[in-house]
Amino acid sequence: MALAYDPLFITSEKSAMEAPSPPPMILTQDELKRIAAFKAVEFVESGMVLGLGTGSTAKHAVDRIGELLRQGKLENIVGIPTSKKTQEQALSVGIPLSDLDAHPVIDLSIDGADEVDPFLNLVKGRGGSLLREKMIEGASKKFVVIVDESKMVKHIGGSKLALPVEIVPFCWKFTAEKLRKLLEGYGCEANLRLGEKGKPFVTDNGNYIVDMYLDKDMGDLKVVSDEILRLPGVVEHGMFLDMASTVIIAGELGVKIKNKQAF
Ligand SMILES: O=C(CO)[C@H](O)[C@H](O)COP(=O)(O)O
Repeated sequence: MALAYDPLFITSEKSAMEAPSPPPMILTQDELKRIAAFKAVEFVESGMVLGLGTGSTAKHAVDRIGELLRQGKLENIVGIPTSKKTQEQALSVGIPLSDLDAHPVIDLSIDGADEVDPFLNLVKGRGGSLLREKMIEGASKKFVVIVDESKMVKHIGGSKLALPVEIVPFCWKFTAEKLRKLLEGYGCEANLRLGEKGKPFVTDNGNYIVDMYLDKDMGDLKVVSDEILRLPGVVEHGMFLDMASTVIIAGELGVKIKNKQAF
């Protein structure tokens, strides 16, 4: 749907120009996601190797990159998709693809997130693609995160929404119980994620996901991250600490851009 609202409008620039206020307009969450995605694609330059994220926000960025390629406004882009779903979408919009073996250093990755804290730490993986996302985004010189304002939180992981952990299917109950015990001090429940017909959800890497529901913030995230990763059976978790270079946040009042600083 066409937006009457300028998707590339930044709040602070607006006041400097003293532009007349647009009439109040309620944007849907999907429109806000699209606004953030379009803004992020402004960082893309011809010749770049791009990490292509997964999810309903990243999908808008992939569509936009495909559109700019078709219009000849971008050239020589190579995309590295973070999931099979994004791979299919990117091919369908004409983005040439490759992988991390061929391109171990990526110029720019653009992806959504489930939660973002004031230090730009993220929770990702409620869409199930956290492992490939972490590999690809961790290999990126710049990682731009795109969210609508509902994703901004004070503390990641303590919001009663899930912190996803990818585990091997072998004796998954054993690993899920170890995770629950490890995090029980934070009011933790550990639930195996289910997919179609009540069967376990299987990631692109053939693994399962345990969703950890916490009701307290985890304090030192680095310590908890290391403890989770040390458990045998755990492949990766959805905390992306100190990885985002920039977060683009679309809200009713415009777009905010937060850059990583030395905190
Ligand atoms: O981490 C992810 C997938 O693994 C997504 O980026 C995250 O879940 C946000 O999704 P959406 O843009 O649909 O809100």
